[in-house]
This record gives sequence, C-alpha cells and structure tokens, in this order.
Amino acid sequence: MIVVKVGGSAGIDYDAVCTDLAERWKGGERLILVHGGSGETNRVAEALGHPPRFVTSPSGYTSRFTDRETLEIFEMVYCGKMNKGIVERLQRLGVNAVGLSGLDGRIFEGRHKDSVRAVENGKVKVLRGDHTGTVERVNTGLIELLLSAGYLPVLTPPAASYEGVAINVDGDRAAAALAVALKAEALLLLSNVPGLLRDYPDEASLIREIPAGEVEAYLGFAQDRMKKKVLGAAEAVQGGVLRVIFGDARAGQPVTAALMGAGTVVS
Ligand SMILES: Nc1ncnc2c1ncn2[C@@H]1O[C@H](COP(=O)(O)OP(=O)(O)OP(=O)(O)O)[C@@H](O)[C@H]1O
Repeated sequence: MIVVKVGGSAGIDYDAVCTDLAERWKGGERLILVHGGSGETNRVAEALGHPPRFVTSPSGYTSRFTDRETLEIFEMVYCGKMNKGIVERLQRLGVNAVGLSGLDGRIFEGRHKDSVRAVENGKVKVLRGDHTGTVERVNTGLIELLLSAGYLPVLTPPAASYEGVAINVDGDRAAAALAVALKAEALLLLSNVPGLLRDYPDEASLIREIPAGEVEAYLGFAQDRMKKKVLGAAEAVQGGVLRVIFGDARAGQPVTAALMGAGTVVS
C-alpha cells in the first residue's frame, strides 16, 4: 500500500499526478490519494471577502486560523472544487475513484482545538473560535471497504472532532497517520518543490536522504508550512512506514519519480 499526498500550492500539475497514479493503479498497485487545497482556498476566500489569516505559534508553526466562515470556504474548495476535480480526472482516465473528506465515515478523527496561541506584533495572543485539530485516530473501515471493492479513495481534510464537529487538520500529518494506520510501505508527500531544500528556495540545495532516526534534526531547514511535512514524515517513520519521500508534483511522472528516489528520501 502506498499513500500519496499531493499538496494544494501553486504550480502543482494534477493531470501529471493523476495520469501517473492511474497507470500504476491499473498495473495493480494499491494506492490512496490524499490532497490539499491551500492555494485555491486563499483565492476563493479573497474573492468572497473573507481573506485568509495565517497565525504562527510560539514554537514557529504556521496554520490557517479557521473560524466558522473560513471552515465553510475551506470545505467548498477542499471537498468541492479540489476533490471533485481530482476524482473527475481519475474517472476520465478510467479509474473508479471515490472522493471523501475525513469527516465522512469519521475517517480522520481528532480533538477540536477551539483556541490557538499566536505570536502577533511580538506578543503571544490567544485566539478563540478556531476550528482546528490534529488527527489522532484513523478509522480505516470505510477505506478498506472501498479498496476491497476496487475503488481508489481520494481523501481530504477536514476531519471530525470527537463531538462530530468539522475541524481543519494538516493534510500532510493526516496522510502520515493514514499511512501508519494502513501499514503502508511508503508515504509520498508531493508538492511544488523538488523536496526538502537545505537553503530554501535554492532548488540546487535539495537534501537527498534523511536517516529515519534523524528526521527531527532536519526541522530547522523547513520554514513555515514545510515544517508540518517534516513533522508528518517523522510521525510516519516512527509509526513503522518504511519510506517517506518529499517529491515534486509540478511535472513528469511525480509518483513514479518519487518512488524511484527523486526528491528527499527518509528511510
Ligand atoms: N526548506 C524548504 N524546502 C522546501 N520547501 C520549503 C522549505 N521551507 C519552506 N518551504 C515551503 O513549503 C511549501 C510546501 O508546503 P505547503 O504546505 O505550502 O504545500 P502543499 O502541501 O502543496 O499545500 P497544502 O497545504 O494545500 O496541502 C513550499 O511551496 C515552499 O514554499
């Protein structure tokens, strides 16, 4: 089993990702696709007059402040436009894909964090009304049902809180939790960069290999949102996933290239 997570930042070639996935799926490989949608969510939020607000925690992690209106815009884009766009591409390629959010069937479950600590103008503030959380539990029943019936699951945040409230969760860490729960042999985190860069944004500074036991030591190279990918990779390998690859989804055969070792390989 391979879990592929494709991001939602500008420049990602979804046709390339889906074509590559479809070929591998038809060749008999068992796959699950998880996707993001941050770039498009920012555009739609601006257009709807509710611009995105990103907050940075005292420990340096950046996240989207998700009030109820933001959550609804997030769902429109992630579960609507992005998810159905990917499912449609796969269907056109002859793959019977099914798109679901983590809320459906409680595939992704976690605790609802209603407040977030954020550094603003040098001061730590507590912001309330946040609909975020972290995936703590993956309920694989529905996924296994779909896979055994020949469907390719296409998953996206949000997740369900334990009280059944939709919560915005990080897609990379959700994919990592899924890979652990399904005992996947590989987790691919594909985005609009060649991999983890030692000196971002210099693409020539690609880090080729990271030993599984040393992932956290590489957190320092990742800025803002890349940190969550590195954290997700650490969680996946600690949970028994043999290989995590940060790969490039901008062109070519992103899945095949990553599985052949292009990008940053954590093992
Ligand atoms: N050291 C680094 N190496 C590579 N990219 C980095 C680094 N530091 C920061 N980045 C940034 O991290 C981004 C990838 O994270 P981001 O969460 O935006 O991607 P995504 O997975 O495509 O999006 P989504 O949240 O929609 O799933 C890159 O586009 C890059 O700008």
